[in-house]
Amino acid sequence: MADQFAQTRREGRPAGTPVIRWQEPPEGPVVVLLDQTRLPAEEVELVCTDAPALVEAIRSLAVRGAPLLGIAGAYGVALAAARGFDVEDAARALENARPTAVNLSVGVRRALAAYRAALAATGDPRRAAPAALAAARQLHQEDARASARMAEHGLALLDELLPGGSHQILTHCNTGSLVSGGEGTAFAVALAAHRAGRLRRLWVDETRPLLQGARLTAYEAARNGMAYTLLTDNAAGSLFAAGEVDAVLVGADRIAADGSVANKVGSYPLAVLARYHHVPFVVVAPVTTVDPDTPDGASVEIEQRPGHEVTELMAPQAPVTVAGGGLPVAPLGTQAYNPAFDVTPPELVTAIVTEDGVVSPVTAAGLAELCARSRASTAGQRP
Ligand SMILES: CSC[C@@H](O)[C@@H](O)C(=O)COP(=O)(O)O
Repeated sequence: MADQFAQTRREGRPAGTPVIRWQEPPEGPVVVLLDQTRLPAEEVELVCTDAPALVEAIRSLAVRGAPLLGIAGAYGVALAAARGFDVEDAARALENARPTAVNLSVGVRRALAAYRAALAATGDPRRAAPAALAAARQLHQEDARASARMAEHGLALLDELLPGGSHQILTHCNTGSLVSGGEGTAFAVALAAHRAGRLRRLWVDETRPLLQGARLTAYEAARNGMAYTLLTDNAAGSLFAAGEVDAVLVGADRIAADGSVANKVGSYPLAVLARYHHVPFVVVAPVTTVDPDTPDGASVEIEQRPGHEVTELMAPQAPVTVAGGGLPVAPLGTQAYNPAFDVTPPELVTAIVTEDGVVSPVTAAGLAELCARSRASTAGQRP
């Protein structure tokens, strides 16, 4: 399926270019996205001309991270509509591209609902297509605003939890501007702390096996002039033991109604370490990541990724090519356990920071109240 999308190479992508955008060249509308699988080595953009191309980009993690998956899903529906494809089919395929991040289905459903409503009103698919695009654009803008608000609330919370001075913050996976219309979720809070002179060091977990921390968070930290240090995931324990971690900040792919947090695999062990060492473990996510229809952590579907992501090192120029095209680091035929996410129970989460406020302690009632408040404040703001 990979050959269904054209790739455009761009040297020195200018700062500020959105990681995902809609373009309308004479050949027809396209969704252009930064290929995150190639970072930090090169900045290559993918030009998607149909929804299957976006589905493939989502599966391959060219586009990834919960908020961005929602935005990509919405643009995918808009693309199918604008190009006259079967919008319902496209929406189904996009929604099922990855199972864990609830934002993907939120984004797809927002654009689809707008399209359906316009179709019902006009009876004409061509005239309904702009409604899907408007919904995608609105979601994109809302995410940028949410990101700024999360950074504000998160920084205020850090001030409460860690009064005075500057601090060492540990983060996992990638949660910055690469996953957002704005500056991200957990990373946006760390960035706000950096700008306020409150960040002594960002500890960046490499995030095995696909190295979102090493490849992407380190890239973002360097670009923002932050003091950061990369560590292997299994070095985190000794770092806590040495008293070198003041707080942990992570994002989320789905927050169940009881406050259980599904996030990049390796988050749960950090929460256990944080509790043992009396360090706050803070989750930063937009309200759209809270899924009232998922009652608890056990109900979250955890994506299982192919074993070759563990048995091989990802290296595009690797001399030995095997199943995944990487450098083998295990005997051929080795079975691998490769869940993309794990679940942290609410009792290990110090606080959940959203654009509409902070829930702490994390309880089902507290989350439900925040979601209700959030719904009330956005009611009437959307077309
Ligand atoms: C704001 S991003 C929050 C999560 O989506 C992020 O921490 C994460 O786990 C991303 O996983 P990925 O598999 O790279 O899509």
